[in-house]
Amino acid sequence: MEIKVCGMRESNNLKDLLSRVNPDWVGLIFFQKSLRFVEDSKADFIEPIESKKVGVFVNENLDHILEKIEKFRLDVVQLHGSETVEYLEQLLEKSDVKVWKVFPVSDHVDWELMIKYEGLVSRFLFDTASKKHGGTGRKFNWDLIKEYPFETPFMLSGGLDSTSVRDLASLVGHCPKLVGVDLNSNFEKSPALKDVDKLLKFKKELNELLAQKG
Ligand SMILES: O=C(O)c1ccccc1N[C@@H]1O[C@H](COP(=O)(O)O)[C@@H](O)[C@H]1O
Repeated sequence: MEIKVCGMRESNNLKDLLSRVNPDWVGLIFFQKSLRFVEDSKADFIEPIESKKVGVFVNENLDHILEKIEKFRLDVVQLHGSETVEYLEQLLEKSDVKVWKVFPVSDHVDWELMIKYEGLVSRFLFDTASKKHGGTGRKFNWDLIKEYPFETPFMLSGGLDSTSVRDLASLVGHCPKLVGVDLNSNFEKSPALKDVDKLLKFKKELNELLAQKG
């Protein structure tokens, strides 16, 4: 199971995370209203890192995204708003970046909407629906994604915390396309400052439980 740690911003915290947890993905948030917003001045110390970099955007101007892809050498763009298929097609015409499209979940999943994005994105990501768009620290009802019908691999996000390991290991059994988890606000000491001990513990417990399940 892959791990993405999202909302990183502080240099020493990032170094500590990389050396001890070595997540597959590090997320940088480029949504100005977020408490974890990353400014351009951070571009230098975020280079170079081994983990792949995911830039998180919400209904952002395409040129702005293209600029950030260059400046921060992003491997993936995570679209966390209501970006349309046409918008994605334009982005993919202008860049060979991989795209993850986020779908908010309240009391149901809009499979009809998602089907239009199949084949365009490299991953889907489910997050708890909210006016804030993300970073709520709240889970949605994971039973709703057990019937996931697509080929595209997906990530699980929204309020995961240190108590989520057992439920997560059980969900994996139902969801062969679930490839990773996205960890954010419930692993923080303060906004954008991650608790690396907590993240390390989560990773170890999850790996142990998954190994036991075979
Ligand atoms: O974290 C934010 O501030 C944020 C703001 C706007 C869009 C996305 C944001 N973060 C993403 O939210 C999810 C879930 O986070 P949490 O575990 O509920 O705190 C995650 O995918 C982040 O990438």
